[in-house]
Amino acid sequence: MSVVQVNTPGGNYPIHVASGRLTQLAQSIPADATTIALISNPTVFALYGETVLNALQSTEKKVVQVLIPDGEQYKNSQTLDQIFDALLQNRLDRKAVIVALGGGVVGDISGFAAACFMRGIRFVQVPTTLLSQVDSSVGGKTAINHPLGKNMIGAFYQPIAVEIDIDVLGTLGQREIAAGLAEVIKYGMITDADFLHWCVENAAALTALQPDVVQYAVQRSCELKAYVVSQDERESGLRAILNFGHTFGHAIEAGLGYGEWLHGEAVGCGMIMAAALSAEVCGLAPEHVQLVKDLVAAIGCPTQPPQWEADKWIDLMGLDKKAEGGQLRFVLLPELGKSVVQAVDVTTVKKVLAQF
Ligand SMILES: NC(=O)c1ccc[n+]([C@@H]2O[C@H](COP(=O)([O-])OP(=O)(O)OC[C@H]3O[C@@H](n4cnc5c(N)ncnc54)[C@H](O)[C@@H]3O)[C@@H](O)[C@H]2O)c1
Ligand SMILES: O=C(O)C(=O)C[C@@H](O)[C@H](O)[C@H](O)COP(=O)(O)O
Ligand SMILES: [Zn+2]
Repeated sequence: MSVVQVNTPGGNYPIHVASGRLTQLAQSIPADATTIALISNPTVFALYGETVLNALQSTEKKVVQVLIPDGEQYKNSQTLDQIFDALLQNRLDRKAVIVALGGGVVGDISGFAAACFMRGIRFVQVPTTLLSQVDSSVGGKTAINHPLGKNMIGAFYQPIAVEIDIDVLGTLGQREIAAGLAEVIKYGMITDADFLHWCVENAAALTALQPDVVQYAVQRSCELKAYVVSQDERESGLRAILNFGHTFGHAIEAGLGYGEWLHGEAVGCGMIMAAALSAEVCGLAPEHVQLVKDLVAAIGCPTQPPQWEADKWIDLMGLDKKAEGGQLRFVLLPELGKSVVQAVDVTTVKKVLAQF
């Protein structure tokens, strides 16, 4: 097992990464917990619910099951209300603990429910997609979507533990694997050129989920994300680099309708667009723009964005959380493994959009 530590003003907690970790979940339930609310969706619960319920039995605590509908289109206020209804109907109190079993959708909405319920109860992330293991379960960004923009309603709220069982990745579809790999290669592009080149060399093994390669990719991604969020929990500066590819990516998700493309697919394509913008604005070399495009293609994400008028892109991206005073701000790569966040004028953005 590997352990990565996250230390933030909002809480310190371990990320445990291991094969078979689901069976050890009881270790993360505090002794004073009154009840466990196990939040999942029908797809994940059918696969891993029994294992998790068995693992939690040794805590001798009451477990309340809350199943929410599967899909990005349900990461919204109606589903959040459904969770609150279940917590209240079952008389959960402030010492209850939420266990979020699922991908990023379950993790983000459960974390936000934990942040809001009685003004905050403890929660444990049990991520079951590659994307949620390498990214969404770590760092405490919790949220729901608004029809106008991604993750617009949310809170920074840290879990008390992240429990990663890499065995569960075996039941993922190829699209979900590709989506998770998009966030993996993102870390290499923004902070660690050596890791990026390792991803290039191991692209085939990553898409095939070769166990030792996946274990390393998950661990390294968690280390890199833990480092960034430990420096800047609430995105007052450095943390924004984790948003590379997301200004374009979130526009794709909201513009196509949530769930049409997976988040990681949109981010993969968005990173190609952000690399092209980096070439225009801060001199990323053309061969490195090509490397980004080739790697996104190699992991199986789309490389061609929706064919929209430039004004639609600008309108959608105007609701990005990094925008300030009406000015769009992007994460850009001056070189591979290094990133900056800067404002870019609309004319330059439109010039790059025209390349696609
Ligand atoms: N909080 C953050 O820092 C952060 C970071 C990145 C992404 N996100 C959010 O995460 C969400 C995307 O997460 P995702 O890609 O995990 O999507 P998801 O949660 O929708 O999961 C994708 C699909 O995989 C299924 N699934 C989950 N685990 C499975 C398993 N082990 N085997 C088979 N099927 C399984 C799910 O039921 C779903 O159908 C987006 O809402 C995105 O905004 C948040
Ligand atoms: O943790 C972060 O910070 C990130 O930006 C990670 C992203 O991969 C993730 O998609 C995040 O939810 C996006 O944040 P948002 O603030 O742009 O909604
Ligand atoms: Zn993301």
